[in-house]
Amino acid sequence: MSECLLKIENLTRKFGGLTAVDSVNMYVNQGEIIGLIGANGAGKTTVFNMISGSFRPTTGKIIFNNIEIEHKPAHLICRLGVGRTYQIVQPFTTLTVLENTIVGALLKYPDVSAARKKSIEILKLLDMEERRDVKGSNLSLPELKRMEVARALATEPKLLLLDEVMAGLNPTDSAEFVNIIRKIRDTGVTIILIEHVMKAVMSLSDRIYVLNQGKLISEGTPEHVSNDPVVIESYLGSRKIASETIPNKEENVNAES
Ligand SMILES: Nc1ncnc2c1ncn2[C@@H]1O[C@H](COP(=O)(O)OP(=O)(O)OP(=O)(O)O)[C@@H](O)[C@H]1O
Repeated sequence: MSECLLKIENLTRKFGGLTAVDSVNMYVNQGEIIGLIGANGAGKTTVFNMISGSFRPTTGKIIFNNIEIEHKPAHLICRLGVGRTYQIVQPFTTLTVLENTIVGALLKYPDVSAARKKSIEILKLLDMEERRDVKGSNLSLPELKRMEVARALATEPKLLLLDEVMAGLNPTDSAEFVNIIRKIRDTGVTIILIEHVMKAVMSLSDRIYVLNQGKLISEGTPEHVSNDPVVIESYLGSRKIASETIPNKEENVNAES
């Protein structure tokens, strides 16, 4: 049986009178790809912010690799092995792709030449090596998204949190991203994916958690979740996915939700 890498217990985050995340329980096993879905404002990014240490939970526990991390600072959580991307990509526009990636790697490797070597390896994995000397300001959106993933991977995470990396991409670029995410998992990295591109989530995820107004309303395999009447009513119905077949894991995912 796979080892549990992340366990979230009764996680709650309030902002004033608003409970953005409400008593959420989740677990993620080593090597899994987990989907985290739900309508806008459901609390998904707030969960990521708590796992990565940007926000403290109001109550609840986050246990990563057998260590309680909910009160640890973000840089330490990163060193323990949690990497993340941000919904809004914020590259250093005057630095090249390689230099941007090295900035991520320096969090792990204090030595610049080791950070450079690691960064080149990662750019190869993400099919970005040919673009390594291009400045951030000259990248297309799909390239920016890949560079964002490269920066997160350069910290050598055991767990990678991907926040809407396919948002705004056309179907062909989304399909390529799906393949990249599989390649990353095949290197041994466990992944949690927030995504509104439903065909991609359904095809990639081993299991899915569904949030609605801060609460978990469903969890299980893509088949289970996409047939759950509660999920169809609160989220999937409006995204016209419930009646569609779930693509084969190896199939290209070429349709936006
Ligand atoms: N720093 C903050 N201060 C106050 N309210 C916040 C803060 N961050 C998030 N919220 C609120 O918490 C709720 C959950 O937001 P969150 O960004 O986690 O949702 P989400 O599921 O990621 O949405 P989306 O799909 O639109 O990114 C929203 O009502 C949001 O306005």
